[in-house]
Amino acid sequence: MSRNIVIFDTTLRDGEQSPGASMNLAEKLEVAQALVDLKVDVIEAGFPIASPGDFEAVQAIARSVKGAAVCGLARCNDKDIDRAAEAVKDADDPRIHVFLATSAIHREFKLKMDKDEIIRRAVAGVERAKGYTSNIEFSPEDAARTESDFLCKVVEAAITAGATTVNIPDTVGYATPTHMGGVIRDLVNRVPNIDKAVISVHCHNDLGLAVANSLAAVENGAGQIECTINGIGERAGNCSLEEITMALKTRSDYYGHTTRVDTTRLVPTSRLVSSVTGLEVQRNKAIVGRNAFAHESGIHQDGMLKNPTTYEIMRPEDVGFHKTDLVMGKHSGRAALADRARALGYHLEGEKLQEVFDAFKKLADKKKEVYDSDIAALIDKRVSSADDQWKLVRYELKLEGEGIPSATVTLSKGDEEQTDTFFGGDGPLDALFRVIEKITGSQVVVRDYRVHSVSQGKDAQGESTIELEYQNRIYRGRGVSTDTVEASTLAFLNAVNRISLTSGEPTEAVYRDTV
Ligand SMILES: CC(=O)SCCNC(=O)CCNC(=O)[C@H](O)C(C)(C)COP(=O)(O)OP(=O)(O)OC[C@H]1O[C@@H](n2cnc3c(N)ncnc32)[C@H](O)[C@@H]1OP(=O)(O)O
Ligand SMILES: CC(C)C(=O)C(=O)O
Ligand SMILES: [Mg+2]
Repeated sequence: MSRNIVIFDTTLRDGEQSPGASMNLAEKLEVAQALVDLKVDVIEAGFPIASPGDFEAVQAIARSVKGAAVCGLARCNDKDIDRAAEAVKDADDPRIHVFLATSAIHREFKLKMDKDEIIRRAVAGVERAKGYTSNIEFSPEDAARTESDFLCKVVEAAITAGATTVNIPDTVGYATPTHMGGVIRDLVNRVPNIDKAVISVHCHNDLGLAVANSLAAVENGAGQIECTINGIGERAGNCSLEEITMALKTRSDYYGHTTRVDTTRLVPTSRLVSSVTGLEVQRNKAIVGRNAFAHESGIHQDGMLKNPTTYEIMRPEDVGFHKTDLVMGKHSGRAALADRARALGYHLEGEKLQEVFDAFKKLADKKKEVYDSDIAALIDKRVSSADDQWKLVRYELKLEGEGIPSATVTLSKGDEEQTDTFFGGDGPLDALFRVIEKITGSQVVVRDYRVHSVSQGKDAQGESTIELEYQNRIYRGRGVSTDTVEASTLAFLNAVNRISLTSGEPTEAVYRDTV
C-alpha cells in the first residue's frame, strides 16, 4: 500500500558529529532554512544538553522554523529531557527524541544496566518527555545488535509509555539489507501495540549499506527514515538524504511510496552543507556529485544525444542541477541577486541582502563576469564568519633581504584593533599564520590546507580550506577572495575563531579523531 514516508533530517545533530564538522549558529540557521525549503518533515536540530551553543542553536531553530517539526535529542535522564524540552518548546511542532542503548554490549560495558533497568529507564524517559509534548520519539540505540525478544519488549514498553515514533538505529552500521528488513518485520509481527507508533529507521554507513538498509526497512513497514545531507555523520556517516529520496522517487514503480521532499532543492542544499561543514562532496557521489550526470565516453554521448533516457535514470533538473551557470554582472540588481541566491540554497533579505549585494558589486568591479559559484562563495563567506570574534582588517607581506618573509596583520575584536608583525617562518603564509597566532594567543598545528578556484576564468575567486589541530580536536576554516593569500589568511582566521567559539564552553565531549 502506498505510504508517505516521513523524512527526518539529522544533519544538524548526527551530521554535526562528523569530526571537524561543527557549525556556528548562523550556519545552523541557514541549513535549517534550507531543510525547510527542501520540505523535510522533521529537523533534528541538536543535542541541547551537549553545550550551551547546542542549546542556543536548537532554541533559535525552534523559534524560527515554520513547516517542519523541530526535534532535540536527550539521553534517558531528567536533566537531558528537561533541557531538550526547554530548547524545542517554542517550535510549532516540538519533538523530543529520547534514546537508550539496548544491545548486550552497550548494556554491559557502557551503561552497566541490566534488562529490567533499561526498560524502567526507557519508560521513565518517555513519560517525562510526554509531560512536555505529545510528539515523542524513542530510540533503542544499537537496536540492530539487540536480541529480538528484548527489542520487542523495549519497543512495546516505550509505545505504552507514550512514544509516537519508535526509531530503530543500526548505530554501528552492522546490518545488511536482509537483516535490517528482518528486524523491522519482527517488530511489525511481534509487538502488539506497534500500530500506535510510526516505525523509523536510522542507519549508519560503516559497510556502505545505510541507504540499502533503510530501503529494506521501508519495504518491511518503516514509515520514517532518518538521514543527513551528503550522508555526513558519525564515522562513515548516515543514510544520505539525497540518495534515499531519489531512490524512492525513481523507483516508485517498485516501492510505491512518496515523500514530501522537493528534490529540485537537493543540489543547492548539498552545496550549502558541504560549504558550511568544509566536508567536500566526492565528484562521483550519487545524485549530487559533479560527475553524477556527466557523460564522457562516445557510446554514452551518442546515446544521450539520441535520447537521454538511454543513459540517465533521473533528469539533472529534478535534483537541482542547472543547465546553465547564469552570468550576473555589475548592472544586476538586488532582486536578481536574491532570486539567484534562492536557487543556490540561501535566503537573502533585508540587511543580509544589502551586505551581500555590496560585496557583489565590489566583486563585479574586479571581475568581468560573476558566476553562480562566485555568488555562493560570497554568501558562504558572510555566513561562516557571522559569529567570528576576530576579523581581518588588513595584512601586509614583504620579502626582506635573502627572501625572508615579514608579515604584518591587523585584526579587530569588537571595537579594538591589534597589529603585530612576524619575521621569518617557512614562507609567506606561515609568517601570516604565525602573526594571527600571536595576536589571538592560539597555538595550532596546520593539518590540512588547500586552495582551489570556485569559479571560472583567470580572475576566478580562490577558496581556501584549512584544518587546524588544537588540543586534540580538529577545527575547519574557509576563506574566499580573488586574492589567494587573503583567502588563506581568512581561512586560518575562521578556524581560529571556531576554536575560541567552542573552547570557552563547558563541554566535556569525548572526541576521537582520525588525524
Ligand atoms: C549514538 C549517538 O549518536 S548518541 C549521541 C552522541 N553524541 C554525543 O555524545 C555528542 C554530545 N555529547 C556530549 O557533549 C557529552 O557526551 C554529554 C554532555 C552529553 C555528556 O557528557 P558527560 O556527562 O561528561 O558524560 P560522558 O560523555 O563522559 O559519558 C556519557 C555518560 O552518559 C551515559 N549514557 C550514554 N547514553 C545514555 C542514555 N541514552 N541514557 C542515559 N545515560 C546514557 C553513559 O553511560 C555515561 O555515563 P557515566 O558517565 O555514568 O559512565
Ligand atoms: C541517537 C541515535 C538515534 C543514534 O544516532 C544512533 O543510534 O546512531
Ligand atoms: Mg546515529
